[in-house]
Parts: sequence; C-alpha cells; structure tokens
Amino acid sequence: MTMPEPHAEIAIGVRDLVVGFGRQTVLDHLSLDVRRGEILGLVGASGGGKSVLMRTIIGLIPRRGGSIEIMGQPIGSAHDRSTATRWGILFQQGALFSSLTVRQNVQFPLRENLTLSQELMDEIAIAKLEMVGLRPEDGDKYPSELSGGMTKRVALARALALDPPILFLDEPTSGLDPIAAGDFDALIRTLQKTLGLTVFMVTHDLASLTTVCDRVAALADGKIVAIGPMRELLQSEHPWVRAYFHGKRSQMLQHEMR
Ligand SMILES: Nc1ncnc2c1ncn2[C@@H]1O[C@H](COP(=O)(O)OP(=O)(O)OP(=O)(O)O)[C@@H](O)[C@H]1O
Repeated sequence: MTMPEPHAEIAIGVRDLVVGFGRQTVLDHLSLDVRRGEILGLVGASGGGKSVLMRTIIGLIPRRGGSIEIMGQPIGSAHDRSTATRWGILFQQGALFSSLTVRQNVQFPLRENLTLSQELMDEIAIAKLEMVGLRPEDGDKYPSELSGGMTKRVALARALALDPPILFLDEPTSGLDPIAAGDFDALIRTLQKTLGLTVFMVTHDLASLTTVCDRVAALADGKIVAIGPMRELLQSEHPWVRAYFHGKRSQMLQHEMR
C-alpha cells in the first residue's frame, strides 16, 4: 500500500470511487492521486474504464460511491459552477465546431464564460494559437481545412483558452503519424513546464508513456493496480501490467529502454 500524499501536492484526489451502469461495476473502489504539475499517463484494457474514470472526474458521469477532490475542492456538488476555469479537456477526435473558424473555436469558451471586448478576444486567440505552434493566419481557417495534427493543436488552444491549471487529454496522439505524435508530445511537455500544468492523459501510445509521462497508472479490474514512473511499471508483477508492457507489440520499445 502506498501512503496518501500530502494535500497541497495533489491536483486530483480520487478515493474509493465506485462507478457502474446497471448491473455492471466499471470502477470498483478506485483510488488515485494526480500530483500538481505532473503529467500522469493512464493505461488500461479497452473497455476497462479509462474514459469512464476521466468523465467521472470531470463530473459527466455520476458516481455510486467515493469522493473526488480537484485542487482541494470536492467536486460534484450542485453548487459546483466554476468547472470551466478549473480544467481544459481535449477529446479524442478534437471535436471542433465545423461551422466556426479556428479563431471562433478558440474563443468559444471565452464567449461562454466571460464578457470581453472583441479586440481582447482576438488578442487572446492569437496568443493561444501561438502557444500551440500555429500562426495567427490559421485563425481564419475552418476545421475541414486542417490536418489531423493542426486539429489537435486547435483543440488544445481551445482547451487552454481560460488558463485552466489542469488539462485532460483523451488519447491525444491517436490518429497522428509518429512524427506529428512526437511533436504533439513535445508540445504537451513544453506547456506543462512553462504553464505549470497538471496533465491527466489517457493513452495507448508507448512512446508518449516513455517520453512525456512523469508517472503512469495502470487500470485493471476497476482499480489502479500499479502507479509510478514507467521504469517501475515495467517491473510490476501484476499479470495485466506484465501482459500489457511485455506483450509482443511493446517488446521493441522495451528493448530500447534497457
Ligand atoms: N454511458 C454509459 N452507459 C453504459 N455503459 C457505459 C457507459 N459508458 C461506458 N460504459 C461501459 O463502461 C465500460 C468502460 O468503458 P470506457 O469507455 O471507460 O473504456 P476505456 O477503458 O476508455 O476503453 P477504450 O480504451 O476502448 O477507449 C465499458 O464496458 C462500457 O461499455
């Protein structure tokens, strides 16, 4: 058993979380601490509950038991209205509004949550686009004119529009070629360092796990069965974790880590 971490160091504290649908229990007394300023990678079997965990943390799915604290504040109360500024989310497909330009997409959370002049919103949009490696001119484009990598960057700029301290990423590199995926990982690392972000990332990408994640958590049987730096996970004796990291498809990468 690992000791609970001191409160001030914890960005997301999950205790004894139980989540299910009908007769199915997906998360079964799951506990997890995400430390402030770290990039935590979450791995787990397909259908194992990674998305359910992320969605429950951000309040989209009700829980049957347990507690969740974000930056020391319990979530899930009826009065919990300040969520938009507490985290940004990058969903798997980028999910941009196709009828809005890139600039309008990035400005969407600003419009929804603040009252700002158009001039200021335009300045913010340019700053956010630059932050993710895009040019101000890209702001005039529509989502259909973007490559997969650019789409993810725009979605990231939108997720960061309100300067949240926490960023949730759902398989951020899926659908990108290895070079674009590597560039995106590097961007996440840079943003985490420069903005002091806490990043919670669901990913199957072994390269992301080994290069950008400070720690990796493994979800199996509805619980976190191993957590630590990648090197420690590779030593885990848990059968699912062993099968995941020591299976045929991951052997090549393993080789390079030794
Ligand atoms: N809204 C829902 N209603 C009913 N069952 C659901 C709902 N959302 C998820 N589930 C079930 O919960 C389980 C976990 O799903 P989840 O999407 O979290 O898996 P995952 O680990 O993210 O998988 P993948 O890696 O394939 O994305 C699945 O059995 C799924 O069918």
